[in-house]
Amino acid sequence: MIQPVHAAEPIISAPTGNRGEPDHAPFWTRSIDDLRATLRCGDAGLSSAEAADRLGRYGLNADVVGKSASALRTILRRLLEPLSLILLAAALVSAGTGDLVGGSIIATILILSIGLDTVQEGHAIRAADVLRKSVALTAEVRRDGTYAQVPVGNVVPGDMIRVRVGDIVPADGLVIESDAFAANEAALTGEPYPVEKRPGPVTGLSASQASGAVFRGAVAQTGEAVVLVINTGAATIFGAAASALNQPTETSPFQADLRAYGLLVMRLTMALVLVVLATSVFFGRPLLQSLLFAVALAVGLTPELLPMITTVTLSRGAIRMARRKVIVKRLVSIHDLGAMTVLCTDKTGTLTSAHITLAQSIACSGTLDPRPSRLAAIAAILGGDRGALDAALVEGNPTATSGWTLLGRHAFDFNRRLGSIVAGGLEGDVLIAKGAPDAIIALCTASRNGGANSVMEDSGRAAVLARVKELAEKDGLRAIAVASRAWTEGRRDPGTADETGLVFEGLCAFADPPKPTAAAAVARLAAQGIRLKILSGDDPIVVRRLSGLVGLDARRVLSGADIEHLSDDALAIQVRSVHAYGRLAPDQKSRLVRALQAGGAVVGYLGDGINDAPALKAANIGLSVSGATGVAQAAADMILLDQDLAVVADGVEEGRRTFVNILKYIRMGMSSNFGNMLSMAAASLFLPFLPMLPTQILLNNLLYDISEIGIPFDSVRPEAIVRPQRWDMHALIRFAAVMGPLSSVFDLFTFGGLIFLFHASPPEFRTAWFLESMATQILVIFVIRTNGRPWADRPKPILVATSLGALLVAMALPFTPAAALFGFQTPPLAMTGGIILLVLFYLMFAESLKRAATTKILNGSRHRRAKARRQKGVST
Ligand SMILES: Nc1ncnc2c1ncn2[C@@H]1O[C@H](COP(=O)(O)OP(=O)(O)OP(=O)(O)O)[C@@H](O)[C@H]1O
Ligand SMILES: [Mg+2]
Repeated sequence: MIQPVHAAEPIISAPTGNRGEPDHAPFWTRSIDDLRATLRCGDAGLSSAEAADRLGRYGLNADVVGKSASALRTILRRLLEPLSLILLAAALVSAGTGDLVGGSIIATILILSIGLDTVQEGHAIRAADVLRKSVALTAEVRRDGTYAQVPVGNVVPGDMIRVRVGDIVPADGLVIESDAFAANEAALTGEPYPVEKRPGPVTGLSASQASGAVFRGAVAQTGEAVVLVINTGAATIFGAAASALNQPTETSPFQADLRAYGLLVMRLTMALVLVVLATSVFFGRPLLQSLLFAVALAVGLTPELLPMITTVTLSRGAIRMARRKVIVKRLVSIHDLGAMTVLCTDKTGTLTSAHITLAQSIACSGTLDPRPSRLAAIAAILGGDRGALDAALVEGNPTATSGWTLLGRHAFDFNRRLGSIVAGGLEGDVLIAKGAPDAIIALCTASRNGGANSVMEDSGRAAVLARVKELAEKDGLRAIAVASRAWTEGRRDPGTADETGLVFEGLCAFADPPKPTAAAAVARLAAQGIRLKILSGDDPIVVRRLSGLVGLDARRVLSGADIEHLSDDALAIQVRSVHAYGRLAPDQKSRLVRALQAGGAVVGYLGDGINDAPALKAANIGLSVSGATGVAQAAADMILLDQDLAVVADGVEEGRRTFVNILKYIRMGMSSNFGNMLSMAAASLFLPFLPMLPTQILLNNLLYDISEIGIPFDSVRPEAIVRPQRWDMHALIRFAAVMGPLSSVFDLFTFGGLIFLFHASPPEFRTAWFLESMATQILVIFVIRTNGRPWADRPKPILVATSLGALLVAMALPFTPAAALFGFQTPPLAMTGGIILLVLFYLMFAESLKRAATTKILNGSRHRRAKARRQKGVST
């Protein structure tokens, strides 16, 4: 048994461990046998029982997450947020000055907002977390003698793992076997090029010299390796910090927008409070009372439920999206999905069914001949390629490799668009290369004609490419080319320099028909206001044909070579009107994404390959599929359980729905609530008495908060989600500029009526205004929540319950014995009647004005801003 080691302590020392143990050299300087002995593991990997035991001892192979914060700690953390601190201070000031009722109301608000956050968020986030875990990456681990897929978190020291192209290395370990294996450690060392890794001890102490070791978070770029796991989790060298396994943590535009909104409100609040205070001092009013009044106003203006509303809405969105087979890894990306205006997608598996079949094997002469596909299958099987084309080759030639053995290989990569192997067999030692026809043909100097070879001229090359074109256009088949040459070099491992002087063998043509559902899904996305673009590595001719079949405008198809010499500005113009791209290298995919973003688009990218990872990172919303390569899944914000565009369309609807509900809360805050507080401040300047007591303002605010708790659960009209939803601060302010004053106008009517008509005493005045303000603030949700007619668009019962419940309490209070506690005085019947009338008029006006205010939000402002941008010639 190994001595129990604390999980955070490297099991085998690395120099970064800094634990001052001179006898412990970094693991990569030690021999395999030595490490095997230390870790007590044999050639066959660990047994399941032993692995489970080690998992208990060393902990999960994951980043150190602060122990799942205890409820108490969560509450404490929330209490220390600025918003809570303001409330806390206000409560203390109130209580300290003898206003116990006010103090306890503030305390209740505080408890409510923190309690709601903790309970609701905790619940929703946990549910969303469970979903996220369901798409956790797996590693290929040897347990009980055979390789099996095991969640990355369960990898333990002593495990033997296999790492292949596109995988993210799950732990630090020593390379035992390697096959053209190169890892990209850019995320860890900053070294941008893949580094070759092969077994053998090294003397260098620095990790960058460790050619015999792989590190957690690196990406397998080519080939394959078997690795003995030495350290896991926090004990790995680069630990949590630089791991590509990490969730992306940058703030999304949406979060930035929310923050900007918070800041705006805070500034307004500060200004208002200062003005009220200054005027009070100027008029020589009692300072303490003025201070409390100002504090109450500040509390009233604070959108204290915003964090709860957004998290709960987003988490609920994530849960609903899971029902539609979209797993959300990063919650805020839900909003970005709703805002998406352009979706870029890879071709295979999304628009076409992932199951590709070998249709034809064609010799150089143009006749059908099994040889090219047999050679390609040998290269695929011995080369260990795992692509969809390879699977089709193997399926068509199951026994191709009999009599052949692998000598070496130069793995496929998406920049060369070809790969080769050296194999020994019936024809002696041969190099076999397969790849994109244009890439292969450029390397061929001869072609096979029956048994003999003839020289390949440019005309011969053109003929081959013409055949590829014909296959694509006439039969809808995509082709790869196969070439070979005798291998006379004494070495075993071929490199790029060896891939020359090849003999062209022929073409393999594959059927990759569009999915039956693709055209409908493309049409649905278009109806949702989302432009679709195909970004493929495949032949532009194939891309064009497919685009036509799924109903995408493909009059122009640009290739990687076309966009290569375009400047960024020129490209940004091209991407507006060109929707299909072929022969793109991985970096060109991400360049196109950035060009679209430069034109103001919110870009989603859907892809599954290692060649899609840069674009997935660059996009605003990265979408991948379950079963995609590790890097693609790690770079994505969401994982689709079904690789189908229809699932994306579903997700988009959910994203928009989520945003609409958040917008409801914000619109409420910016119009009715804000209008009320504003008239309150104004009234305090002109009235000889306080228009409402601080306690009453706080009570008003508390009940208002309660009325809005149902918002995240509310339904959304289908019409509200037909267009991309984007945060538009200017439009929001314009909405507030219409709706806020409207509410203030009615407040003025209330003032006038109360003072000149009813000659109300101060307590009567406050009571009546409390009633008016509560009723208008709460009921207007039924107007604002929809752009349609309130009666035609029913709210969810839970929203009706919270809002009408809060309203009922507010209305009943002044008529109960508790009235005195809050300084209320039961208003006379006529006054109550007047208030009811005013409220009804207010709601009618709000209903008739909201369209003007909201249409601007949806159309006017964006067009105007877009126009302004065009005129200024700037791009955002
Ligand atoms: N396993 C392979 N063997 C040989 N050639 C390949 C292989 N995989 C890809 N290629 C060549 O490289 C090109 C680009 O690869 P691929 O089509 O998979 O890119 P992609 O951008 O992922 O395309 P798609 O949009 O179809 O998913 C292919 O068209 C083909 O010519
Ligand atoms: Mg692909």
